[in-house]
Amino acid sequence: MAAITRLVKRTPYLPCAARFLSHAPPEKERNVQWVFLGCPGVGKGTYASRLCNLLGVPHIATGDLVRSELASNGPLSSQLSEIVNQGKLVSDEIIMSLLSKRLADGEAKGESGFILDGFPRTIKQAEILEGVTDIDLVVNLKIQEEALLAKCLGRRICNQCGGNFNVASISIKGENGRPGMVMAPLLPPAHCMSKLVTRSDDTEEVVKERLRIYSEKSQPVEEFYRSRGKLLAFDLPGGIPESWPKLLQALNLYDYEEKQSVAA
Ligand SMILES: Nc1ncnc2c1ncn2[C@@H]1O[C@H](COP(=O)(O)OP(=O)(O)O)[C@@H](O)[C@H]1O
Repeated sequence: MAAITRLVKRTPYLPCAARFLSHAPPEKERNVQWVFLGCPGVGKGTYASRLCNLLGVPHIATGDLVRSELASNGPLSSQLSEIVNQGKLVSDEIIMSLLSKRLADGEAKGESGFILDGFPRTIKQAEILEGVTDIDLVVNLKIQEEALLAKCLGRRICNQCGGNFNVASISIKGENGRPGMVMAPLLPPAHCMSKLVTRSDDTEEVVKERLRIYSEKSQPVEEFYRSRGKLLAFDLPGGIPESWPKLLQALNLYDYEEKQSVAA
């Protein structure tokens, strides 16, 4: 934990959401320091990684850090595998140490700014983060609850290129004033088809436990940031084609994306 404190205090992380949100001129060069919150399956990884490409900042997903530690067969592997496969949270100490190491590696490579995905997930983690660096904005993604389980169960990863896909086809009827929602599957290209794998924690039983733990441990983190005026709640209206332009609008980044694609 001391490592992240030292590290983040030393790191000159750069421009902030305020610049994009208010179009205020940059005071000094500083990249965004954003957090993505949301239930398992909501699409944090998808939208965080798209925004990272757009803004030129690293996408740091603590779930990926945990999975790569697991795959390394290092000293923590068997302990982590048991926790993750039960849908429980890894201890704050282990997560802080994995995150601290990831930030230090990025710093050594000259990275600046970040979008954190899957962190913080407890009030303790949020307090530590708040104590060591200034988070500009916390995006809280929401979709209709009924879609979450299906989205998790439909997730597939290509074990060769690492691409993330989803085979679920979701259609929720609108009723009692609630809008309907349609989400088409996000299918892989033909060459990935035979290499698709499912995460070991994306089984029905484990996803249900992760959703339960989210509402117990992580939902309070939403309030933590809401009370600090940092929370931007965003209801995903459907799949990527419907949601991405609206998310850019909500972040005041719509023109920014157009300028980037013209410049490319
Ligand atoms: N910030 C965190 N604190 C504790 N455990 C975490 C954290 N981030 C990831 N994990 C562990 O890694 C698992 C996978 O995380 P992630 O890929 O973010 O899944 P999800 O789809 O549930 O959002 C979690 O169920 C948990 O065991």
